Amino acid sequence: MALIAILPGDGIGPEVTAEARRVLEAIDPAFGFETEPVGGAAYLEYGQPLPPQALELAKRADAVLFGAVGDPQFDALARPFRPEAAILGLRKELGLFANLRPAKLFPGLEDASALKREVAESIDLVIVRELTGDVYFGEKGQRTTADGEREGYDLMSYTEGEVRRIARVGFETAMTRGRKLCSVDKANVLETSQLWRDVVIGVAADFPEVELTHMYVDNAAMQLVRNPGAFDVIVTGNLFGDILSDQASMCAGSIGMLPSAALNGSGKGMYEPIHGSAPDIAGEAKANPCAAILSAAMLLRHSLGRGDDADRIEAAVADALRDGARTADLGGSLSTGAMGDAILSKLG
Ligand SMILES: NC(=O)c1ccc[n+]([C@@H]2O[C@H](COP(=O)([O-])OP(=O)(O)OC[C@H]3O[C@@H](n4cnc5c(N)ncnc54)[C@H](O)[C@@H]3O)[C@@H](O)[C@H]2O)c1
Ligand SMILES: CC(C)[C@H](C(=O)O)[C@@H](O)C(=O)O
Ligand SMILES: [Mg+2]
Repeated sequence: MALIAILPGDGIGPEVTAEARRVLEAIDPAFGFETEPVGGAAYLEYGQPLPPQALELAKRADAVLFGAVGDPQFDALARPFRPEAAILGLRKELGLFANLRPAKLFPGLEDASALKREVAESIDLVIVRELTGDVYFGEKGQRTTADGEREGYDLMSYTEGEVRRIARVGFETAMTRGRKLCSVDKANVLETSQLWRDVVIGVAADFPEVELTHMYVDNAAMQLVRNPGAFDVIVTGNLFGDILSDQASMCAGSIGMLPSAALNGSGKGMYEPIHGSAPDIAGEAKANPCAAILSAAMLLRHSLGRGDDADRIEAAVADALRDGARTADLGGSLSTGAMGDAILSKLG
């Protein structure tokens, strides 16, 4: 039976992954689970954010459910010891280059969106974010210039191979949906983006049924709130995808609603809400567990070949929301656990 690694992390990570685990247990009591600390929790226990046993578990498991990492108390540590090094290390070590971040508005959440109802209703898109390259993983550091000023630097780069493989995921994702792909870059300024655009155009030849467009990232940020319904699939680099997905979440009602799948093409995947550890509400049972629960649905669909069960979970979330179940971020007062209960009661 499938082994699911649970890496709860920090802050609200353990709170929301607990609800996702309850849902997975309800789907199939035979699932096996193993848990390891990562992030700040692992730093406190083992002196490092991604201890070898956590990485080993992630490699051994059939799929990984990740919570969130990070806390201000660790922000002064050297970068390899910061909690965020856990998630970046897992993505790199597992080769999880393709990050799917679907954003859609569940019926009933129109008033939770930051957008007008008729604009919010239209959002149903997937951001395909490259996850193991870009400025995130380039040479970085701080140095002193000749005239004695401190200078920080992070090298942005993409190889054509890196762009080609994420572009293919973008086109393939578009083929399963509305067959429209918008590649988002900053080719008017960045050479990295010019190469990105050239390579995406080359890959398009293999997908003649997909309508390809290009958009600069600043315009994309504007169009996402002007008319999100115009997008079907967005393919973009690591940094732009990070920013645009948080923005898309507020069009869809809350950052607590958006799940994600990080994939490497082998079936192995790591599944996590797009949100962080939310230190401002951690420990108060206020976190919305929907993003984690919907991430568990993506886990079933993409790593365990159980698309029907994924559909059941997504339908249960939709039913609970339709009935008015709401955590505070959605304008309600349910606790994290009560929201989990509401979803579980709809699983049937
Ligand atoms: N995947 C990850 O592990 C991940 C992602 C993003 C940020 N982080 C880390 O998390 C820490 C906090 O970062 P931040 O404050 O910029 O982003 P955040 O996503 O943690 O929180 C932003 C805001 O959204 C709210 N929020 C987030 N998730 C929520 C949920 N499920 N339900 C209700 N409200 C929710 C928070 O309360 C906060 O007001 C930092 O250390 C950051 O590096 C981790
Ligand atoms: C925690 C951080 C490293 C991470 C990222 O920037 O990728 C997060 O913001 C995310 O969206 O998964
Ligand atoms: Mg982010």
